Amino acid sequence: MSTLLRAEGVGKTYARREKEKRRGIGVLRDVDLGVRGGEVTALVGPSGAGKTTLLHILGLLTPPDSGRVCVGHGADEVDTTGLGDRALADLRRARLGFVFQSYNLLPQHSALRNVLLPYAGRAAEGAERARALLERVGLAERAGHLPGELSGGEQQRVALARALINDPRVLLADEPTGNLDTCNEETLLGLFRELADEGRAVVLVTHNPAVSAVADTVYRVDAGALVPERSAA
Ligand SMILES: Nc1ncnc2c1ncn2[C@@H]1O[C@H](COP(=O)(O)OP(=O)(O)OP(=O)(O)O)[C@@H](O)[C@H]1O
Repeated sequence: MSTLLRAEGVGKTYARREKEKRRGIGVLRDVDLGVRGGEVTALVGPSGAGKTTLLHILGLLTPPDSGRVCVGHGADEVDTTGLGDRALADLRRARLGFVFQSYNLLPQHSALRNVLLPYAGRAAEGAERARALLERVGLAERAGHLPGELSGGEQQRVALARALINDPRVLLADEPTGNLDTCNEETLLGLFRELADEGRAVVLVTHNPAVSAVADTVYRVDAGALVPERSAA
């Protein structure tokens, strides 16, 4: 399967680490990573190792200080270096789905409206699609509920449905099972597998061994570097 998202030589240091930057210590150093369609890739590693930072860079939410991120494959590939906010937002919306660790749902909108927020197509089709996605994540009955009326795990699944509304080739999710019981976790892991089997690249940041166990490829983020732990055959 083709590589759908690539990081090349990516480095990142936050401003408060200015002194460390001068000494060449960053959150991420010279990270190369390619994620392929058809595969689930897990990023594991200790707390504070830089997993979320890497996911945000891959999701075009945070620019790297060095290196580059390329989205797409072959003639469709876009090098995102130097793109403005508008172009990045368009690329994100068209090609990437992102599930935030803290879900980022809008509290005043129903689950259905939250799922529809990034939808770029026709409204009528969108509502149908959003309902189908809520059903896919097991929340068909909750479409009209506000986030505040849903459990943490349910909100997380609404966020997943929202990430899928534009049918992205790449899905990035930060601790997607963080709030789920074992039964919901199994369902969600099955769903990630299905999404990968549909040809998508699925990238999960996780502390959960059950999640890394179902991944095709596992990388450990440690001391700013990416160490392959298990590769797809
Ligand atoms: N916006 C920011 N400003 C300054 N420092 C930051 C910022 N975001 C993250 N950091 C720091 O960068 C390091 C890596 O953070 P990151 O959230 O990427 O780690 P993580 O591996 O995802 O951790 P966890 O597993 O606990 O979520 C941490 O030391 C964190 O404090």
